[in-house]
Amino acid sequence: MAQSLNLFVSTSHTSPDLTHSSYSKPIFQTPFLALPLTKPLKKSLLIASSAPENVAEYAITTENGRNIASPASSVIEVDAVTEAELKENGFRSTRRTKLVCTIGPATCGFDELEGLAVGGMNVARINMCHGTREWHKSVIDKVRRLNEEKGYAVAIMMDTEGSEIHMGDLGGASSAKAEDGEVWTFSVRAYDSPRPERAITVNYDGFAEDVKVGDELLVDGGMVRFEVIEKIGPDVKCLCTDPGLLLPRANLTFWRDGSLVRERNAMLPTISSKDWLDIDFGIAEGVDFIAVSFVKSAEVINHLKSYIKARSRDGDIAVVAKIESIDSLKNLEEIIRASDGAMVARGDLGAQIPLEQVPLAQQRIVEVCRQLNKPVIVASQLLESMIEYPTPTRAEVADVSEAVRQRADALMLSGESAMGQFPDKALTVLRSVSLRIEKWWREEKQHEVMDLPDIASSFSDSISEEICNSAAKMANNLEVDALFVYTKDGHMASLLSRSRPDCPIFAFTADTSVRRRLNLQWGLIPFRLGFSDDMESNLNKTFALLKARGMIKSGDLVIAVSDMLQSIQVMNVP
Ligand SMILES: Nc1ncnc2c1ncn2[C@@H]1O[C@H](COP(=O)(O)OP(=O)(O)OP(=O)(O)O)[C@@H](O)[C@H]1O
Ligand SMILES: CC(=O)C(=O)O
Ligand SMILES: [K+]
Ligand SMILES: [Mg+2]
Repeated sequence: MAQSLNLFVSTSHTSPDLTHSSYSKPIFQTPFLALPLTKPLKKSLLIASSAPENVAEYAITTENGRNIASPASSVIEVDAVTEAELKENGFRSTRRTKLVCTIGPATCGFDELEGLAVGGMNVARINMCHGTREWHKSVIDKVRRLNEEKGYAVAIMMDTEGSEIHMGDLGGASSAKAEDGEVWTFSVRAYDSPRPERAITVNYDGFAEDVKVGDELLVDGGMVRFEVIEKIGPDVKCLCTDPGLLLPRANLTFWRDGSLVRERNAMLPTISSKDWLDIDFGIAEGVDFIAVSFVKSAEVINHLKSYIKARSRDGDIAVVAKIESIDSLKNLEEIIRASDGAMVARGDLGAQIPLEQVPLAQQRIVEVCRQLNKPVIVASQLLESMIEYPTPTRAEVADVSEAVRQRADALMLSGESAMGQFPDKALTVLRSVSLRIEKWWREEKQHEVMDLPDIASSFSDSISEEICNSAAKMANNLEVDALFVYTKDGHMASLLSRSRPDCPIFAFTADTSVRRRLNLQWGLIPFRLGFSDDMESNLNKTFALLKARGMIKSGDLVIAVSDMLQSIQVMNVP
């Protein structure tokens, strides 16, 4: 196994016949303290000077004229918004915190989706609780078309419905108002539209059997409250005690003597038969993430992962565990270990545990994910008031800042982008709050100091982990402009992200789906690039391509690592 740790610096010069040619020479080789080597400088790449604006036409050859990269493989792809940001602001100020937007009626049009992509949406989420299969397909198609035609790299996350108890869809109405003292009927009957007044369908057959007179019925974790006053066959009569707006398919929980009633509930499968059909649909459509609602144990995640592995065309759809139940908190570590990421789904979580415990649960989930190297999304009600108003409350801004300060990988909009009046403004708030906190870290040199436990399961993985931890630390100490990582499966990129370094991480991968999945991880700027096992040529090729696009410039200090050659290289862009 080649496990040398090479530290390189590079110098550059120009000669009349070349646009750039760069030389790299190692200054250290393992062991670390070896003296600089005086190896002769090696010319590595010649880059033709024509057509700098058209990267595809670049001819990349070695000194002896042999082509090492076909024009196609010399193309580098990066998200169009990121590219503009890199050019305008320089890469130290690119946003590290990723943004997820739930797509709904307010944002399912092509132009609206483009508005979100321009505003920095990294992942579009479709919630299988709402909308038809055709609707979801049309959203996926539009996002893919945006990516292809306009150069974005928006990933798609499908969120399963799960089989918790919820209301029906209100016969097409966008909401219904429940007033104090009104009596409403909750029933397993499927009402024809128009829905009778003050009648709500419940999706769970055992509902009327399970509730008792005197129980408290909470809609969406307490947004509206009812008391059960009478049971008549399948109909349960409830008195509204806390008025509010009922939203289609809102989640229902019932409480008895101050605790959540969940015996029967616990028998419901995490993945219902409808969910399996949705998952088949997601696999067929090649979504990038499947978020599993109401996960109770690692078992269901393992089951889903092997199901996907057996069916998915190009293997990998990342499975995100939604932490939104008491059971998921109990089994947190094993669930996160089994998953490819997690979501702090505060909406339902706040209906299952006392509200004042939600912030601590959030902190713990974010921390465990970081330690186990899994991306984590903080979700729900971040900017809830922006569903109706164009500016957030001060408390909401504080909540968003707190999630950013916890260095969560991603923040998510739900109703704000799905059916709110100001989706773009809400996204702008997430973006500007993230940027402000991140800038403050850099201004105040607030390095992250979290102790990261060893997580590698093999010696080779341990080396990767040590390399990434060291490279991130070096990047902070040397105040480098960027970390570069060349990665086949994204693992080394995620290890760098885990250290939350000060500088951005340029992650190069040849695989389009790996690139889209890296979109969810803190600080990573994913690029698609074909590369070889020869790091020197990879670096020179990357420098040339990025310089031609104005994304880096001569003199920028870069640390590069790769999962082919386990090494750390420090160099100035020639
Ligand atoms: N595809 C859709 N069609 C219609 N309305 C939608 C759609 N997606 C979301 N919404 C609306 O936006 C609101 C917030 O979306 P969100 O995805 O957070 O759903 P939710 O119902 O709160 O459930 P979950 O717990 O699964 O997140 C929903 O309550 C619904 O009113
Ligand atoms: C996102 C989600 O499912 C929740 O907050 O409940
Ligand atoms: K859901
Ligand atoms: Mg939920």
